[in-house]
Amino acid sequence: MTQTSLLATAPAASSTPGQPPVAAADPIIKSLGITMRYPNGVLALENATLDIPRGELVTLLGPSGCGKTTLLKIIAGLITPTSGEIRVNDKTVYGPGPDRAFVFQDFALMPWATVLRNVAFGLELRGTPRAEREASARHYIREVGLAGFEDKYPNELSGGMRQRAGLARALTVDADVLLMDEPFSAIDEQMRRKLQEDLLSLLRVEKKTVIFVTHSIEEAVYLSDEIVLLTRHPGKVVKTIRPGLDRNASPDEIRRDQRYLDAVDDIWSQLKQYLA
Ligand SMILES: Nc1ncnc2c1ncn2[C@@H]1O[C@H](COP(=O)(O)OP(=O)(O)OP(=O)(O)O)[C@@H](O)[C@H]1O
Repeated sequence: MTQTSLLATAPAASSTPGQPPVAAADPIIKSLGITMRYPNGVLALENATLDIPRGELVTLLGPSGCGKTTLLKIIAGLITPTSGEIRVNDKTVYGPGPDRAFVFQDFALMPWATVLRNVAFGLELRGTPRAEREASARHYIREVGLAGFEDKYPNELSGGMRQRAGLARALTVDADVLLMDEPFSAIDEQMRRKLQEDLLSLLRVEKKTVIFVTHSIEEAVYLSDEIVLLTRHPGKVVKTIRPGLDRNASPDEIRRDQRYLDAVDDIWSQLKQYLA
């Protein structure tokens, strides 16, 4: 499978706090000075300011506890920050909205419902008539490679298949932005690579903006147009990196590309300074 042009290829570049940031041409999301202190006193995020370019895949990368999930949930509108503001399409976020769909790490499928019902569930909540929502669900079930499994229950699926069902459910509600919280972390390495390739292929068709959380430097570099590095105690954005990989290359060529290897090394040397 070749990787073609969903994700605009950009020259390798980066920005660091303290230097003038290069503004995204058309940010769909702006995080403006987000600080989050949980009621137990933990300062999970401090002054997180960043732009998410429209139609790109942006990864939040950093060590455990640096606030990646917290930032994703704040963007989703699932939790309210202590201070700061999220703007989506220039509108302030006050809660969840149809413009954003969350893909959970643990798939969050309803065990008592079939794949078809699970995938159609977001539309069911919106009151979409059954025939219409099932037609849409069947379309996305095919797109994610699960055709033939419509009538199965989650416990009849592998972890990779459950994650595909979770992705199909997020696509079915037709949100502009997919928020993916470590979606592949519970899946074995071979299947994980396949899901990564399939996600990029899917995004070439679907043209979504994706914010993707991972611990994996390799996964971040392989998937991303832009990588936002966070460090912890408190969680802070320290740098953004654009790997600038050739998206027309095959997955194997990408992983052997010097720019891929350099970006992995660069990120590792940045992050290891912050590890205890
Ligand atoms: N509901 C909560 N109440 C109190 N503290 C919390 C809560 N959720 C997260 N935290 C704390 O906030 C900090 C950031 O957590 P968060 O889950 O956002 O980090 P993360 O980078 O996503 O971590 P991981 O990679 O391990 O999932 C951590 O110190 C965590 O213990």
